[in-house]
Amino acid sequence: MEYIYTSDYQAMSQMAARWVAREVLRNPALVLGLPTGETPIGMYRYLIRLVEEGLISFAETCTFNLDEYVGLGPDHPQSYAMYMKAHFWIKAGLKPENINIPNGIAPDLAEECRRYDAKIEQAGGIDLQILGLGLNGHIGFNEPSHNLAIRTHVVDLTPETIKANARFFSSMDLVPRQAITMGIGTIMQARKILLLVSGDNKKEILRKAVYGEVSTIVPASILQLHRDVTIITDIKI
Ligand SMILES: N[C@@H]1[C@@H](O)[C@H](O)[C@@H](COP(=O)(O)O)O[C@@H]1O
Repeated sequence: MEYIYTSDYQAMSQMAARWVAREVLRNPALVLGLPTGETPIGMYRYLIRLVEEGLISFAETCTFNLDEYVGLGPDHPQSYAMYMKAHFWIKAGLKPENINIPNGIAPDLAEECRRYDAKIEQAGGIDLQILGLGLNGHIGFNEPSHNLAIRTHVVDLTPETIKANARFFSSMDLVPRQAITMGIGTIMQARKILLLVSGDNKKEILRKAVYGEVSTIVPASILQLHRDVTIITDIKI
């Protein structure tokens, strides 16, 4: 694991954007795995700036989002599809046919998971997967558990994650209890992984993920087994 420490959130975001830009310059047809959450917003903003300055282009890039809430359609304000439209997809200049995210309102969710995996496979797998870190150590929505699913699946969110997600909803009752997420296998098969972590409230969980035992109880600890992980963070551990 390569650990890049930056002084604060802005520096982390800028460093992450440059790091991703370098990968896109090397391979404009990159298959890019994308996260949501608060952490990557700054990186998305810097990446869009690089696009606007004509320094990089996502015109040939294909993207796969990590996850989506079950029950929220792409036009729901709190859906991850809406988040991506607001923060990245449109201004980054991605072609609509190159954008992928699980459909949280698919009539047959198991079939939707299979379709998503097949699409990732068809694209040749993920070249670069960008990840955030949940407060309980989840990546994507792979929650702490005794067993981790390998492929895209429907997951019951833990009370801790539901509580953490509540900040984006007007009432606790509206917070989705389930999500569709890429599995740990798909994430681990990405050729490169970039993990972004910000804020001292994640210090303990980051320490466990990086130095702790590899355990399904801290899903991010599995990343210790991947051969090409870079962590960009403003947390000194
Ligand atoms: N499913 C997402 C994760 O992909 C994200 O990494 C995590 C951390 O979010 P934040 O960056 O807001 O702390 O939140 C959600 O649960």
